[in-house]
Amino acid sequence: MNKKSVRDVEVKGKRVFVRVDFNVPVEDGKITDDTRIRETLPTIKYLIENGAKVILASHMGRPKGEFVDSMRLTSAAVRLSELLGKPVAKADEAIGEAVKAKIAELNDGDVLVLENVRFYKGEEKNDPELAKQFAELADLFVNDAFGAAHRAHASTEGIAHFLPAVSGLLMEKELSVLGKALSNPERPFTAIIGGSKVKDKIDVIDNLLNLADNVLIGGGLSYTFTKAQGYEIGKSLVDNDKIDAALGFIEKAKKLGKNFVLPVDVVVADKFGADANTKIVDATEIPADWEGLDIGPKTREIYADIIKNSKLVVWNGPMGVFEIDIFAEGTKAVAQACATTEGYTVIGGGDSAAAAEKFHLADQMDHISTGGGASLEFMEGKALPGVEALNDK
Ligand SMILES: Nc1ncnc2c1ncn2[C@@H]1O[C@H](COP(=O)(O)OP(=O)(O)O)[C@@H](O)[C@H]1O
Ligand SMILES: O=C(OP(=O)(O)O)[C@H](O)COP(=O)(O)O
Repeated sequence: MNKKSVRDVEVKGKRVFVRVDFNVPVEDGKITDDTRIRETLPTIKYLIENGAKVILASHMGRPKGEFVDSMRLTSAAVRLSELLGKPVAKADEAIGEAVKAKIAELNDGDVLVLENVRFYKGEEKNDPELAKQFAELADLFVNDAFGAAHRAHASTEGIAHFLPAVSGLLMEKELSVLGKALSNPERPFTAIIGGSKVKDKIDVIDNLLNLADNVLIGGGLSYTFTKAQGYEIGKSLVDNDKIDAALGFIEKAKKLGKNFVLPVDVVVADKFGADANTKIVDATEIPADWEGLDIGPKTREIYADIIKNSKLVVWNGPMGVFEIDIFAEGTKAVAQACATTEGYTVIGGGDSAAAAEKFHLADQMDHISTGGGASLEFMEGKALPGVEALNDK
């Protein structure tokens, strides 16, 4: 990476504003998955050990510029303190005199968590006034929030214009793994795209067709392609605005000589739910009143074979509604193939990571990205504003 990292600058005795992504799932005040907090520990520990005063800033949820109690970062600060095995101070705001006073009390190696930066209207607008107020708190800006790097907000982008700005170790690792995978991929390189966000994922398919040898399509995404080819898809998920784009990708793959693979069979259900009646049909023979909710057994076998023979696998989006057991087999088969292939496996997207966890296969993947939207935009070839704003080496 051509951007400076926290290792390239002096941090001793400095007040360091570290943007992290502590946007973790919370239910009844309890964090249900602390992966994003654990993944920032290398940066935080590095700063503590090197005598910095560590000021952590993050968003949580989408509070739209209001103070919302359920979106405070208190539980994240408590969890961080447990993980670090040392006290972590917590401010109830993210700017202003009370926060400055708390920072003035910090000794070298101390840690303070600021309040949710999205409680301020200027955050998502990237208001320079708010960015300046964040910058006044510190001597150095470290961006370790890969999960929010695709957002040009005051605490991810704006602040970098007012302070020396470098990447954290998680940011560096994410960019290096994804960058290496995509810029000089080991081949055969297989990309698997599934899930339900057809609009969000169409552009990534376009770029992956340029990069990968095999592109496998699954999940809710696949029916737009099936419909584009003129087949009945019943009540399956479809994005009618993307039919032309879908046809275009099938053509593009042919022109480039890429192996673009759509499901050959699907699990269809007479309704959406755990108590639905299901059957397996050819992908071109979905009955009018039924909906496709998983890839079928023939498709699972084809996909698993391709994955097992790949040197690099990038997977984003489940193959079916894996949250419901009767529609989980396709996602499980892909997760198992990713876990056992000798190739290097990279997983992006919250739901694919959750699926890998559900099947107890997460530790067998080589890299699980902390960014869903961010890893997609990176794979689309887009610049990430939170990275662009950092100082060059
Ligand atoms: N055939 C399908 N029909 C409807 N929803 C689906 C289908 N296959 C997968 N899904 C849903 O897609 C969701 C995940 O999609 P998405 O957000 O695009 O993935 P990710 O978070 O991994 O990027 C899951 O909740 C899953 O239930
Ligand atoms: O959870 C996040 O996005 P992701 O679900 O796409 O990984 C990030 O914290 C960014 O949050 P946002 O999509 O509200 O800007």
